[in-house]
Amino acid sequence: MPALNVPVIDLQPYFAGTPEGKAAVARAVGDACRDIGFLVITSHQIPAVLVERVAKASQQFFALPLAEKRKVDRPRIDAVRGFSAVGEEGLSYSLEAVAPPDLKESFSIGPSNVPDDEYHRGEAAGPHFEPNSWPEGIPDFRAAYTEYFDAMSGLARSLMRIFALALALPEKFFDDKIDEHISMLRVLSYPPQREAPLPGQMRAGAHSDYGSLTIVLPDGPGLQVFNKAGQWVDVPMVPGSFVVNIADLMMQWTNDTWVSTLHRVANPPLDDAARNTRRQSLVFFHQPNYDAMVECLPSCLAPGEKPRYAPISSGDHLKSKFVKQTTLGGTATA
Ligand SMILES: O=C(O)CCC(=O)C(=O)O
Ligand SMILES: [Fe+2]
Repeated sequence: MPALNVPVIDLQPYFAGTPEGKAAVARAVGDACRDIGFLVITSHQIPAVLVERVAKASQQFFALPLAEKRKVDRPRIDAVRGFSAVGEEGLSYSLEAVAPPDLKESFSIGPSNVPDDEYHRGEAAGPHFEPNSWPEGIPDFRAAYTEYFDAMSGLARSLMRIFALALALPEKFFDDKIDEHISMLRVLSYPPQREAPLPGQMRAGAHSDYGSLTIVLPDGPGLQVFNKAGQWVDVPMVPGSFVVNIADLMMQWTNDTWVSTLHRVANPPLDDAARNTRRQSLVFFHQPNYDAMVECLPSCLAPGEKPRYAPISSGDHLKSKFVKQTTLGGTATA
């Protein structure tokens, strides 16, 4: 029987570095990825002050007048950079369902300090190293965002090492596939809901994420996960933790052994206090190097079984998600 709730896993024994500690964490994480695709992590080594700086700079940004935020508007559909306003995106578009747009706005960045060479700037790089745009007038914004992006890159690498152990691979198996990762940091602001949402409208509609893994820091409840029993369950709110989920590319890499699970952000309850509450979450979408090949991992294939998917590069996998969204008239997000 798979676990039906999102487990809380302490990473301390992994970072302590004993073989037994690492193996125990890898076992717990592997079980979570197989059963529900979500886990909450503690002892992750990300300083609380850094989190607070990003949260504060983001609050200042989202409090700006719309015209000011529009100055750093997202440039193109395939370049997830800058600001997207409420009503411009619907996550459930990616599931081919037509639903009203999500009740959220966002600001996104990709990698910074990108070298000016062929790998990063040539045609093959596509939009993956698109420059970031930065709002003016919020002193710590750029520094906080870039430092947080780097901190998340480090945590994602540790998580990928734990994944490797959980998948009976050498611990550093994924290292050279994520050393030029094309991840995205996206801060989401869900405004207070003073008016009732449209039928079917949510803070974020049901969707799965695209890449290898996502690291989420919500500042309040609402995130729900669709478990294997077909129930929506709340992700536990644990102070000082992060929520981690695996995403579509990892599911494909593991030949569907691990699950990229549907999730959504529910509307606040209808009482006045909750309706007046703004929600903010920091979301890091980890995506391997654009040329990393995603092909069935050896430990995910039982004897006599065939891989379910043809090999595909991380960049092409991501592109396929955007193409799907644009044909539906929605805009790509997660
Ligand atoms: O805001 C959250 O808690 C999660 C948002 C999310 O799932 C996403 O943007 O992909
Ligand atoms: Fe998501």
